[in-house]
Amino acid sequence: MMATAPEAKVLLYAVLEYENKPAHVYLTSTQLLIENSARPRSHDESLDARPSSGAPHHVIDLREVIAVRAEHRLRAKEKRFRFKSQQKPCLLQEDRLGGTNTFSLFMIKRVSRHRWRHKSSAFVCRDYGTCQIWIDKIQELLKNPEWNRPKRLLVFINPFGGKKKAPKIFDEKVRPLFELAGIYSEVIVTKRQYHARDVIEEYDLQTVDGLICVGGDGTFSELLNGLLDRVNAEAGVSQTFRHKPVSPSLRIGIIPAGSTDAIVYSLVGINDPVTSALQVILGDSIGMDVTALYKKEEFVKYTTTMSGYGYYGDLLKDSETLRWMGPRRYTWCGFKTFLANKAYEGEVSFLLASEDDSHPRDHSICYSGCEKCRRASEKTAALSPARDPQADGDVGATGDSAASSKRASYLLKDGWHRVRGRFSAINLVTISCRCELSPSGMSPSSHLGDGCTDLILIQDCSRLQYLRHLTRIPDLKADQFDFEFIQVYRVKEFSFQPVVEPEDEDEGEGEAREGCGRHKSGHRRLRSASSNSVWNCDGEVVEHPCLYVQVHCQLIKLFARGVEEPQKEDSSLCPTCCPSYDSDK
Ligand SMILES: Nc1ncnc2c1ncn2[C@@H]1O[C@H](COP(=O)(O)OP(=O)(O)OP(=O)(O)O)[C@@H](O)[C@H]1O
Repeated sequence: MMATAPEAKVLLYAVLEYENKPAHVYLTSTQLLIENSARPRSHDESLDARPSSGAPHHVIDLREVIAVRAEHRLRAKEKRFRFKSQQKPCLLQEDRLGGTNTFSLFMIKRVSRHRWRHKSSAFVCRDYGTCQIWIDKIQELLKNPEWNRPKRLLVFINPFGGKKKAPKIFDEKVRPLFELAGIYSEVIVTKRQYHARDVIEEYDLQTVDGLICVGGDGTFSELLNGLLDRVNAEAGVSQTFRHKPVSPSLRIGIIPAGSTDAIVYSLVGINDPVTSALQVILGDSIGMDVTALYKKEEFVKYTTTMSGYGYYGDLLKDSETLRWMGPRRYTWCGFKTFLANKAYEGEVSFLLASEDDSHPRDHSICYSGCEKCRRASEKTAALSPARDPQADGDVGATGDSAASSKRASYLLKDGWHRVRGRFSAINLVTISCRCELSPSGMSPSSHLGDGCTDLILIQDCSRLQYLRHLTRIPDLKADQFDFEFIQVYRVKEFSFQPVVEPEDEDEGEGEAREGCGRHKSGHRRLRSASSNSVWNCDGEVVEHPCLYVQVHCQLIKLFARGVEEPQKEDSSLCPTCCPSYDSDK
């Protein structure tokens, strides 16, 4: 990257050989600044040295450096200073004790949209001593506590998910990078469902800086639930109806190796294991919303992606019996569910997000450093844990598009909206849920950490109508919600009650939940399982149709940067001044 001289204090200065040319190299606490010059100033390596203002510089941002290492592999003959100096430079070679006068910096490079790789740049010093000073100083700076880079990680590998390649992905693509960055990883290959969850329950979590999931969304969900259950238990928070879960200090990283990888796509923009591993190494951190699900008043689990009733519930239930088909089972079951064209009757209740929380059709995209998510996090932090958002009057306002759906809903005294009807699908989408088949996601304007979930109501419609909606989902330019039979809302809480309830419902249920979107509805209690669908909650079937959902703003922190804006990515690609720029993937 080209830049002018930094204002920051120069910690080290030397004339080093960089890309076969002598260069003035300056180290500050956050940057390495390289000023190419055929005329070296001196070799006094004075700390008063300053980069000359106005001269072109190549800047390496230490925040994007993953490691610094003494370079032993370069052959001595190829490396010598090419300029004359007052002090005669020694030949560049390893000394008898294995010391070397060359160090390499390993840093990220952006090779294509959202995809990162790493590259190295070698610096040749006058002697071994200078080289060691530079390595030690850079290593010290990379430990900057503000960057919060992990040193020890507990890694869970699911050998069963996706194309069953998780162990290979970790060993070949991720482990070498972690080793390069000096990260120690304890690896557990899961032997069964809930293995990861059970380990997290018992493990001494004080000894690690984070958890890593090498798998798909289902494996991540296990880690998330295991971690939240553990921290809640330790904090004495019982998971009662509408409890306030504790936010864990440990971060979770996801190395994608699943079938859908919707979380990684929404976090990074691509499901690339190397990119995700590099973001873990750099200590990138982002807060993500978590929704707590309850059937009746009983806590079920925490989710982060999507809960779908009707179309997506039926699709998942069917696909569970066809796991042997691999990821293709979703396409096949999607087709079968589409042909069945079922609709389910029920009542949806929801608490709308406040006006400044935006709307699912506002075309805003959640990019890295998202302003909406930052504001939401500040707002959540400002609310005392004892206060209830409903009591704070944080309810009831409707966005423009929501207003058009007013026909279908009516505001009740307690601030909840209700919509009754027959639905082909009811989807709650908490993050954009991008994936390979749907690059802009199930709800393209959804945010990772705004404390809201997008409610998509698809009324009973014909196959042709539903097909028109489905075919717009993968289309980056089309508005998939622009249909008469679809309403979308940005909500903070939600509940669903089928008109035909399963026989085992409690008699007093409506009364008990009044005030949280529930009311004494006098629902029929019939034995008719097929009258109801199931919920697909983060890819897991929840058989009970009565669901209550509450969103918790940025409850979990992940090792990720967020999707980088295209302009930002382009500006960091520097083919003219950075010779180590590499356009390959
Ligand atoms: N050794 C194992 N044998 C069987 N199941 C396992 C094993 N280890 C983990 N699991 C379970 O496998 C389930 C599916 O894993 P995962 O989500 O990683 O893959 P996927 O379903 O193919 O991907 P995605 O969720 O992204 O579509 C998880 O719920 C996890 O609990």
